[in-house]
Amino acid sequence: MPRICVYGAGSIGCYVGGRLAAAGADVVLVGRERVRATIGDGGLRLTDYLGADVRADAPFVVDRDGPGAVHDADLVLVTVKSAATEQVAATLAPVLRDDAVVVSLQNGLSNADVLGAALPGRTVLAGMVPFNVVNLGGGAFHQGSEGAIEVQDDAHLAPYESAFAAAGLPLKRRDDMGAVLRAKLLLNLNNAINALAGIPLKAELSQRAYRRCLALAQREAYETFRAADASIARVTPLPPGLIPRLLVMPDRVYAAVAGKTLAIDPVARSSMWEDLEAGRTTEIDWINGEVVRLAQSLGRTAPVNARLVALIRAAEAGGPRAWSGDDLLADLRTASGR
Ligand SMILES: NC(=O)C1=CN([C@@H]2O[C@H](COP(=O)(O)OP(=O)(O)OC[C@H]3O[C@@H](n4cnc5c(N)ncnc54)[C@H](OP(=O)(O)O)[C@@H]3O)[C@@H](O)[C@H]2O)C=CC1
Ligand SMILES: CC(C)(CO)C(=O)C(=O)O
Repeated sequence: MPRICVYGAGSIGCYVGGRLAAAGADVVLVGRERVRATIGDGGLRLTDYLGADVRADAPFVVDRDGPGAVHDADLVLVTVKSAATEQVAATLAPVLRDDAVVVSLQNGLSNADVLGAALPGRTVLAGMVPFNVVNLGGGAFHQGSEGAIEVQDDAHLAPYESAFAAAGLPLKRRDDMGAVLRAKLLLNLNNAINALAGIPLKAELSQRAYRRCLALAQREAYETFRAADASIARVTPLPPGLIPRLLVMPDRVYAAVAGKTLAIDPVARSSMWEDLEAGRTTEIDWINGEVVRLAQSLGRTAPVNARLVALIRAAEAGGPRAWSGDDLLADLRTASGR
């Protein structure tokens, strides 16, 4: 049976690794002592918005012993936040087998490239996790929204597909992962807004003022990608260019459409909210920051996303984290000059 190593076991890593282990896969989790301590002896409990409730008991290796766990891995799933990717790549390089397959299950546009550059000769694939996972504490991780994991199409995935399918996480192969990651980045522009709102995703997205903030950020990013001739895949029922039009609709129209197209439960929150809550630096540079840098490289500006970067930086330093929708919208409109 192939051995799967999850490197950076937090919300996504414990959930995906735990679901694989619960379905009988040979999984080892590598992560922080703090995470291992919260799991304790009780093992993992994985639940989802459809009512799944499974338990798993995968070995958890703390990071200082991580390289040893990688040595005999056939597949490594990288699930650290983007800031840690370079360091993880450097850790993997001397210990990873030549025939091992590495899949980045991270947000942002650059993580698989960073891993690939540090791991020459290895198969390194970009992945995209569309659903939300919240760490409920005590080893419990909850998938609060829908979607299938998408991965760069590659024959080396074949030996692992049955394990993911058995775990209830079938892989969707794509031959346009750059465009998929850009589409996911458009959705992740909400991470900053959700983190600044300080409320669950469902509650935030049910308020038009927050959705208008997201529409401003998405339109700006969409235009920036278009100006760069960078395609954007369709990863949601609605094409990416139409999402801002839905977002600005009155609450009851949005609720009626979103209710049919996006299953999301009341506890789901963005990973950026989790970072602020835990006092960690966020992935803002890898999400809204990507838009700002791309715009600059084209001689353009992206003032809404630049402002969201600044507000998250301020929140990381202890600044406001309970913005009302109206206040945030007014602030972003001022920044955009519109
Ligand atoms: N949570 C979600 O709902 C979703 C998240 N994603 C993406 O998935 C990725 C993972 O997110 P998420 O699971 O939320 O992140 P978490 O912060 O919950 O988990 C990552 C874990 O990796 C640990 N870590 C960092 N560096 C190392 C290292 N060198 N060795 C071992 N462990 C390390 C972190 O510790 P420490 O905190 O000390 O750095 C943390 O415990 C991100 O790119 C995120 O954007 C995508 C879709 C949804
Ligand atoms: C699932 C989604 C879009 C929102 O929670 C996410 O990717 C994140 O939280 O980072």
